[in-house]
Amino acid sequence: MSLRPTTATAPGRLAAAPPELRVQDVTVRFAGLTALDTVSFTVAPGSVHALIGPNGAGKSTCFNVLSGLYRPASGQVRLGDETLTGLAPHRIAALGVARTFQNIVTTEGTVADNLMLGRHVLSHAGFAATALRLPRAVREQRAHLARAREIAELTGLAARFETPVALLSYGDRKRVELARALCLEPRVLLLDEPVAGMNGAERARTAEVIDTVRAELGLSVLLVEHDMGLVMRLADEVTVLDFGRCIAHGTPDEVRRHPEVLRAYLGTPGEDTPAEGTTEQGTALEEETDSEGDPV
Ligand SMILES: Nc1ncnc2c1ncn2[C@@H]1O[C@H](COP(=O)(O)OP(=O)(O)OP(=O)(O)O)[C@@H](O)[C@H]1O
Repeated sequence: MSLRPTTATAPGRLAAAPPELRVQDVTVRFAGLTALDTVSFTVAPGSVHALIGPNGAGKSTCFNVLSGLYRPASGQVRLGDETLTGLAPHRIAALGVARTFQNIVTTEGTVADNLMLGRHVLSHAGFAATALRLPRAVREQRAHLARAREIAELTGLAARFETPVALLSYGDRKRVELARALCLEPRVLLLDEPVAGMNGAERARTAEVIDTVRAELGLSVLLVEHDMGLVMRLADEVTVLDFGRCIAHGTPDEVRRHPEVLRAYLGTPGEDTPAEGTTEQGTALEEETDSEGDPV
């Protein structure tokens, strides 16, 4: 069964291949600090692209530009033929770019309530029609609820659909955020540290869910994550930022061996650094493993 949205299950957006997301020479300054310095990269349609870098490298700033919270001093963000720079966050969301945040921002209520919040952007029935329970509005609400349930299944939350979010485990609450973002039927999903604070089992489960979501829904994913195990497992391509500059692009294997990347993470020149990116004290570029030694 295809879980891609149809007009029946996802009023408001037709299934289509996601367009390319292009970040072109984006610069952001805060007072005297250049948080992003002519940053460019492209998220290929349907790919998982990771944006990594040490603390303060500019990853969240980049997400804030992409989702419309920050306006860059110069440069452009384009989604296919559309220019996103300068648009308000809700316009960017309506064009198909949804995001999650580092910190959980679920509201009170059940999983279903939270997911239905994500469907509001796609609602056509007005407030009055919904309040008066006009047949058209009721039909639309039913279709949205059915789609929210499908997305709960896809994200491993089906058994918790009617459960108050406050009663969920930390890992499940983080996945409610992901599911709510998916309820916007995005073409590009921006995930800001989706496994931060999770234990090994929760991280492995979330990695599986991201993999499934990408495959089933055919969307592009831009991932900011410090967990290199997750990045190495999921990403097709990686862009590395350091002090607001792009220092490397490539496959996960290419960037983990890149001398500039090793220097940024380890603070040592590439030549002196062991080829696998390891030191006696370990590195942020090592993959984390579960109790059986498998990458999570
Ligand atoms: N609103 C702001 N005002 C001033 N400086 C800011 C603001 N937001 C971020 N910065 C600065 O911009 C730089 C990039 O920060 P950013 O949060 O984007 O980095 P990051 O790579 O996401 O870091 P982390 O991995 O710690 O989340 C940092 O030096 C940060 O202190």
